[in-house]
Amino acid sequence: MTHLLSAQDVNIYYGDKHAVKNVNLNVTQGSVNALIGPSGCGKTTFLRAINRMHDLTPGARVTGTILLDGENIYSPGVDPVNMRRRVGMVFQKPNPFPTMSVFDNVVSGLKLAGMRDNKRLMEIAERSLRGAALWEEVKDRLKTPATGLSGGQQQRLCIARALAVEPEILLMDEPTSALDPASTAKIEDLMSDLKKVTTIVIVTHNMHQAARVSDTTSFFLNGDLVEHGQTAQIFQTPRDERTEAYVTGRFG
Ligand SMILES: Nc1ncnc2c1ncn2[C@@H]1O[C@H](COP(=O)(O)OP(=O)(O)OP(=O)(O)O)[C@@H](O)[C@H]1O
Repeated sequence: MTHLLSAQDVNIYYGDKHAVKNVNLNVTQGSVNALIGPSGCGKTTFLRAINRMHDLTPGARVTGTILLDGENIYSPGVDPVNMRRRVGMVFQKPNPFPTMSVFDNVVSGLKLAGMRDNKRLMEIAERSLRGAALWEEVKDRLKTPATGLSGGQQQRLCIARALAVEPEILLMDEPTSALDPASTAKIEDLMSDLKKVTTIVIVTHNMHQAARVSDTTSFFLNGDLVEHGQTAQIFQTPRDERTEAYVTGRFG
């Protein structure tokens, strides 16, 4: 089994606050992995360490090792900008570039990397929009502003934008929490197709969502990774009583 991502003894601090405590976690290539746990337990903090976003947070410090395809992304020799190209990110609120068209949003990363071949850009835009289950809805309005799309469409556009650069891993931080149930269902339906082309780590507050979309689940509490396992095992036969209390809705 190939571990695309391997976190080893990862600790994350904001000043004196120890937000993530000695986490060890392996993620298999082509899987969906849910991070669950009550508010403030460190899910987002851990997720953001996977693309070195804490480099940009004053006072934040990460120790330990995060191997992406065998390479420690925290090695001194690693350029964080190059490394982030391998890691896609989708945030809680859709954040398309507001001044750009639908098409330009999707290909923005490729253009930034210097790709100028319009035929190739169009092929990738179509493939990415199809991958994000948005193509049929926008194929006749590719040149219109992205801000004209609904919230759910904008979020799928952000997924398409992330897919366009073929990330090795896609990080999703509560990607459906700002969306209505129909848009949420569309994104959940997408997950099994997305994992054919990338590997997903998703933070979710919604335990039904975690149970529906993920292969493995990690339960965090107060910065500790309490339990990690196959999603069915975590929800049906949790080993730790704190996991059981959380997944049965006794707290959180
Ligand atoms: N920039 C920051 N500076 C200081 N403390 C922070 C910062 N960001 C997060 N924290 C603290 O770190 C802890 C973990 O926060 P984090 O956002 O990772 O939790 P979470 O599990 O994702 O929560 P939620 O589900 O509410 O998003 C919390 O106690 C939080 O207050």
